[in-house]
Amino acid sequence: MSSPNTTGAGRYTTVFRDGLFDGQVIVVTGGGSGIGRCTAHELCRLGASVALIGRRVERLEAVRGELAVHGGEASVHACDIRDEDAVRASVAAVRAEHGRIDGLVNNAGGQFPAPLEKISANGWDAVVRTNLTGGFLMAREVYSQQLHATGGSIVNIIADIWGGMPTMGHSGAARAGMLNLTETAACEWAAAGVRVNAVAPGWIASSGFDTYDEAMQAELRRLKDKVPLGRYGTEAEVSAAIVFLLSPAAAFISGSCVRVDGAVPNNRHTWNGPVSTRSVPFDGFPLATMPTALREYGSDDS
Ligand SMILES: CCCCCCCCCCC/C=C/C(=O)SCCNC(=O)CCNC(=O)[C@H](O)C(C)(C)COP(=O)(O)OP(=O)(O)OC[C@H]1O[C@@H](n2cnc3c(N)ncnc32)[C@H](O)[C@@H]1OP(=O)(O)O
Ligand SMILES: NC(=O)C1=CN([C@@H]2O[C@H](COP(=O)(O)OP(=O)(O)OC[C@H]3O[C@@H](n4cnc5c(N)ncnc54)[C@H](OP(=O)(O)O)[C@@H]3O)[C@@H](O)[C@H]2O)C=CC1
Repeated sequence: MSSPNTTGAGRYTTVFRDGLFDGQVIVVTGGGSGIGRCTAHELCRLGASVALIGRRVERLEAVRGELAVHGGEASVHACDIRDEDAVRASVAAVRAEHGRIDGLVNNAGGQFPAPLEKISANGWDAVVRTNLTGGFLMAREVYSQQLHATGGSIVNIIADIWGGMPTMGHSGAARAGMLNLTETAACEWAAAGVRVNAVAPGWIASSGFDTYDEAMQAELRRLKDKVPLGRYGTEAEVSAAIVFLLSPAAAFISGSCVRVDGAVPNNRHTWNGPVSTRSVPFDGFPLATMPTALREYGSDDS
């Protein structure tokens, strides 16, 4: 890494050195917006070619156009990562077009806010398939079609799941699965020279926030005050962590997760929802079943 590199008017500003990814091909899912788009810009700035994957081709094409302004090379692949055949075909298309794949940024994802009791089975499936199954399919295909033979690096984008993900329980469960998958793949694929890591963004002011309604936006504004570092994160701050993990600087890092969250999980006071109003006191164990050592602290301390 070096000092910020800003050469070239309007080019992406990066702290990494020129040419770090020269000749490499990196697949970025969700590359048509937000964190994925930002990561694609930074990788191209550093010499990589990128393959952009997402459902809405017009957004992918727009990013391809932006990258081309500064000489960045990108291909576009319309694909729902929940569709196994489409994932298989898209990865094959990337190889056909670029001749190789060196890395995967498993970034596509999202969810809708809802309390657990309001989530239908279909809603649960839609989110779990988006944030767990889709990421697995992408990783499996990139590994099987390319990385098993050449080595490479995979970065899975998850979320701040520590202590649960209230109002987004389906996503929290899926992302926790993705973290565990990261740890398993780091072991199983190490012998092939493949590193697998995760990045867990906290509250990042990205285009993703625009997908939420005004009530949720208001909630997010309130939550900003709960961030020890005092602000939302930026797309570029997540991209920098992703690029670091893809780079040789992380050559001995695998099965890890980098949190990019301003220390929110260390605050432990983010739950502003209702708390119990039913004060049901604990009656204590019947003394007969309590271990001898604890009997003197029995339930009735009057
Ligand atoms: C309110 C207080 C909150 C406080 C806590 C705040 C914490 C903030 C943390 C923020 C961190 C995360 C940020 C981000 O991830 S940014 C990225 C955001 N981008 C997205 O989320 C966009 C991607 N989302 C989607 O593509 C879709 O929402 C999704 C994949 C989840 C579903 O898409 P799909 O097209 O497959 O879904 P269908 O329309 O076919 O529906 C399938 C079933 O899902 C139910 N569903 C879908 N949307 C909703 C909804 N908004 N509310 C309730 N249910 C929903 C739908 O009804 C279907 O089920 P049924 O058949 O049973 O009806
Ligand atoms: N912003 C934040 O605060 C946080 C974000 N994250 C996660 O980071 C990642 C990037 O989010 P962000 O950039 O903020 O949000 P965006 O909503 O801008 O990005 C999500 C991207 O994923 C793509 N995508 C969603 N579902 C699918 C699918 N089934 N198949 C293919 N592509 C899909 C979308 O494109 P399209 O709809 O065209 O398919 C879109 O480009 C997501 O996984 C998000 O959940 C995690 C924690 C916090």
